[in-house]
Amino acid sequence: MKIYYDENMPFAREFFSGLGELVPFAGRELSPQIAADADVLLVRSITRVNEALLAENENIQFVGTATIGVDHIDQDYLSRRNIAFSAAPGCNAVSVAEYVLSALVVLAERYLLNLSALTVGIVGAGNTGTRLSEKLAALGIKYYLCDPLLAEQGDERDFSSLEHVLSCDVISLHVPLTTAGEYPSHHLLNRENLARLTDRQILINACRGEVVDNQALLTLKQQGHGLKLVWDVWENEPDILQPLIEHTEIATAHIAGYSLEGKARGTEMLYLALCKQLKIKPNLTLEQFLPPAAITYVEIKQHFDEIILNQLVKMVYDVRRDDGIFRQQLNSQGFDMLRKNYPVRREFSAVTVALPEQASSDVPHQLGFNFPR
Ligand SMILES: NC(=O)C1=CN([C@@H]2O[C@H](COP(=O)(O)OP(=O)(O)OC[C@H]3O[C@@H](n4cnc5c(N)ncnc54)[C@H](O)[C@@H]3O)[C@@H](O)[C@H]2O)C=CC1
Ligand SMILES: O=C(O)C(=O)[C@H](O)COP(=O)(O)O
Repeated sequence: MKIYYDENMPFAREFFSGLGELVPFAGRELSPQIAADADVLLVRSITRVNEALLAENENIQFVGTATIGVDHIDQDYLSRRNIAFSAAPGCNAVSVAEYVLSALVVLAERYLLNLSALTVGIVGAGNTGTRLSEKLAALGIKYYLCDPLLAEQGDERDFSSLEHVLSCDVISLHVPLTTAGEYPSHHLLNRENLARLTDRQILINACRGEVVDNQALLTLKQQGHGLKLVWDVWENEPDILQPLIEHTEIATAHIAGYSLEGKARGTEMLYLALCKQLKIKPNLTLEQFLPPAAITYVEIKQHFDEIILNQLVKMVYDVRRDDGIFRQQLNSQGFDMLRKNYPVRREFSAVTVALPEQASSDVPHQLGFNFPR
C-alpha cells in the first residue's frame, strides 16, 4: 500500500511506516501524475484535493487532512467516489487560542490596556472559539459568542448577534471558510461592517484569510482608521496583499495553529482514522514521540497578577518572535518557506507551574499549564 504524505507532517514516518510504503511530497507540488498511484493520501491545507487531482487515480481508498479546516477538500467528490475521508477537528485549537492570548498580552503591554476590563467578541464558537473562551474565562475577561449555527442546534451557551460581537473591544474570528448555506463566512467582514468598527478596537483573524475582505480593510487603514490588526491568515495565500502588513500590529504567516503539539496531534488523528479504516489496532501514541519542552518547570513565588501572566505567556510563546520573522524574512524566504521552517513552539501544557502553597487563585492551570505532581 502506498501512503503519500505531506512532507510538513511531523512524526509521519513514526506513525505510518508500519502501515505501508511512505512517499513524501511538497504540498503545493502534488500533481495528478504524482498522486496517480497513491492508495492513501495525507495532506495539509495547501493541497487542493478534488477531481482535478484524483481523476487519474483509480485505487485511492483514503484521504486525510491533518488540519481543522477542510475548505481545500472537495468532500462531495470523495463521497461520490466512495473514498473514505478524515480531518483532524480540534487538533490545533489550543495552539490558536494560545496565539490569540499571546497577542492580547503583547497588545495590553504595548497600549497599557487592562486585560480584565476588555470585552472579547468570538465569532465561531466551535473548538478554537471555545478553547479561547475558556482561557478568557480563567482570566476573568468578559466574552461574547456569535455562532448562529450552534445556537440553532440547541447549544445551551449564551449567543450574541454578529452586530453585538463586532462592538466588543476585541473581535476574534474562528469560523470555517464557507461560501454556501445560510451563514456563509466568505467576506463575513466586508466594506460595510469594517467601516463601522472604531479606532479603539482590535480585530484578530486566525481562521481563514477570505473571511475578511482584505482589500476593503487595506483601503480603510490607508484612510487612517485606527483599528488594530492581529493578522495570521490572508486572502490568497501565499500571494498575499503585502501593503496590508505595515498596517498590522502583529502579522504572521498562518502559523497560529503551529504548536508542535497541534501539528503532531493532526498526524496522530489521521493515524487513528487510517487504522480504523484498515481495521488495524493502533499501537502508537503521540506521547511516545513528543520531546520535553526547553523549559519544563516554573515556580511562582508571588500572588498571580497580570505582570506574572505576561511573563508566563511570553516565556512559552511570544508572538512577537513570529511577527519579527514575518516582517524581516517574508520577501527573502516567501510565505510557504516561513511556514515550512517554523521554529519549535510548545503549548502551555508542556510547562509545569508550581504556585505558592497558600495561592488563592489557580489561573495558570486554568489557562492550560500543567499541575505539579
Ligand atoms: N490559523 C490557523 O493556523 C488555524 C486556522 N483554523 C481555522 O479556524 C477555523 C475554525 O476552527 P474550529 O473552531 O476548530 O472549527 P469548528 O468547526 O470546531 O468551529 C467553527 C464554528 O464556526 C461556526 N460558524 C460557521 N459559520 C459561521 C458564521 N457565519 N458565523 C458564526 N459562526 C459560524 C460553526 O457553527 C462552528 O461552531 C477552521 O475551519 C480553520 O479554517 C484552524 C486551525 C488553525
Ligand atoms: O488546521 C487548520 O485548519 C490550519 O489552518 C492549519 O494550521 C493549517 O496548516 P497547514 O496545513 O497549512 O500546514
